[in-house]
Amino acid sequence: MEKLHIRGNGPLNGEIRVSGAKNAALPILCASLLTADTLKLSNVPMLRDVSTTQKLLQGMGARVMTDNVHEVEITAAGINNLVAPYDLVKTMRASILVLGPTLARFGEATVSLPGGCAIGSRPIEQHIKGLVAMGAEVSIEHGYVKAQAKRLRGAKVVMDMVTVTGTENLLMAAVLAEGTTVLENAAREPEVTDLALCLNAMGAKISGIGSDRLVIEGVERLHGAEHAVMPDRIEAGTFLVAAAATRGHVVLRNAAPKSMEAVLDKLVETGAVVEAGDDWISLDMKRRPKAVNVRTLPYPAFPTDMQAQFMTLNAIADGAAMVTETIFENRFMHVPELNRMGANIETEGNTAVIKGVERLSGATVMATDLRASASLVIAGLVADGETIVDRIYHLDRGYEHIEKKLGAVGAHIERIS
Ligand SMILES: CC(=O)N[C@H]1[C@@H](OP(=O)(O)OP(=O)(O)OC[C@H]2O[C@@H](n3ccc(=O)[nH]c3=O)[C@H](O)[C@@H]2O)O[C@H](CO)[C@@H](O)[C@@H]1O
Ligand SMILES: C=C(OP(=O)(O)O)C(=O)O
Repeated sequence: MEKLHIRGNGPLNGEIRVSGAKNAALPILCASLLTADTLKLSNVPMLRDVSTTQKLLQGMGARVMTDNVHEVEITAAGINNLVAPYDLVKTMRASILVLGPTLARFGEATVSLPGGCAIGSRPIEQHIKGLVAMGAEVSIEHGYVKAQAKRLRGAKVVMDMVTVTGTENLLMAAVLAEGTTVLENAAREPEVTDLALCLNAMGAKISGIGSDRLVIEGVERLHGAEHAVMPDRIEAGTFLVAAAATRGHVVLRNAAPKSMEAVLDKLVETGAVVEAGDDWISLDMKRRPKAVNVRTLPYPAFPTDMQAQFMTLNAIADGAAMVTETIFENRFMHVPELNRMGANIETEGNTAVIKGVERLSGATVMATDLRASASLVIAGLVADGETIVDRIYHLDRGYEHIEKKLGAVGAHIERIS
């Protein structure tokens, strides 16, 4: 099994190109199921979750062409299987995103229930509630959710909580429904916006994009389109935290600073000098970071997917801070591992109290989810001695060649077997 070997060594310096966003690419790849024409995508990150989605679409009969340099063309003309099997769904919860588009175009879809994962129980009752409101018959059988509807009807759906993939599934269902759908309390995450823009380029009629009230006028059919996936704000944030923790100076290219204001503001609070243009961000950290309180909430507030990375930053910061996780009930799996590296973190319910220490010490660590793994990589960059991060298949789900990108700005990091 592959691992990352890291030797803590001084500041990161240089430029990094940010990849396309995993959480935008996955729903957009699934949106290809809504038309028999070709969807041409660029800036697609080459990640394990992207190849899993491609496998899922191919298994349903779609033709997927990829040049492995971030361009992918999908043609869902020959769909002959409306089932998303357990084997694939268990490796990637986002597989649930085929439910809405498959049902909308083919009148039927069967998707393995994703179940929980390391960070929480992650139910999907809001996805189902919305589809039922649009006239679908939904049953749960043998671990699969099975939905049927000759043609979905527009409906008003008020979501009980902000759910990102729930909003995306219902958006993709509604674009081919008969009549108008209104999604209230919709997620405003930039990745939802990117999906909506791609759907409109395919001929959908969605308004209210970027707000928590999406209005979708259903159309008979969608057509092919070209779309560039937005830059990954979580990958970008991870590199900025790594630069701040090592007291370095990095410039990110192909970034989307407008989508990450809460994170940039927090970095400024730590004492970093942050500058940004339309598609670049620079961060210069000349001092020991100051501890900052963090509370995760839906967009535009601070994202849960950056919580673990900021925990590491606080672990070596000047002062004490509180980190509160309000989105997922079990997203502190990195804490015991950071403490093994010498951090001083105590948790009580959904709050962690972190007292900054002068230094961490390298150790063999492992994480059970993606961003927890990223937080351990950052810890390894600032720790004395050697750190080995085990189980990096989690990292490979969401970071494209993280060791190459960090290596290029001066980190001593390599992939070993
Ligand atoms: C592929 C993708 O885009 N993943 C992102 C997406 O996950 P995902 O879309 O799965 O997360 P949600 O926004 O749905 O989850 C938010 C909260 O709502 C709960 N919930 C959700 C749906 C539902 O029907 N019932 C319910 O109770 C969840 O358990 C969680 O506590 O948004 C999360 C929150 O920003 C991010 O951390 C993930 O990186
Ligand atoms: C939680 C994440 O992803 P997923 O929803 O795919 O598990 C993440 O990207 O941090």
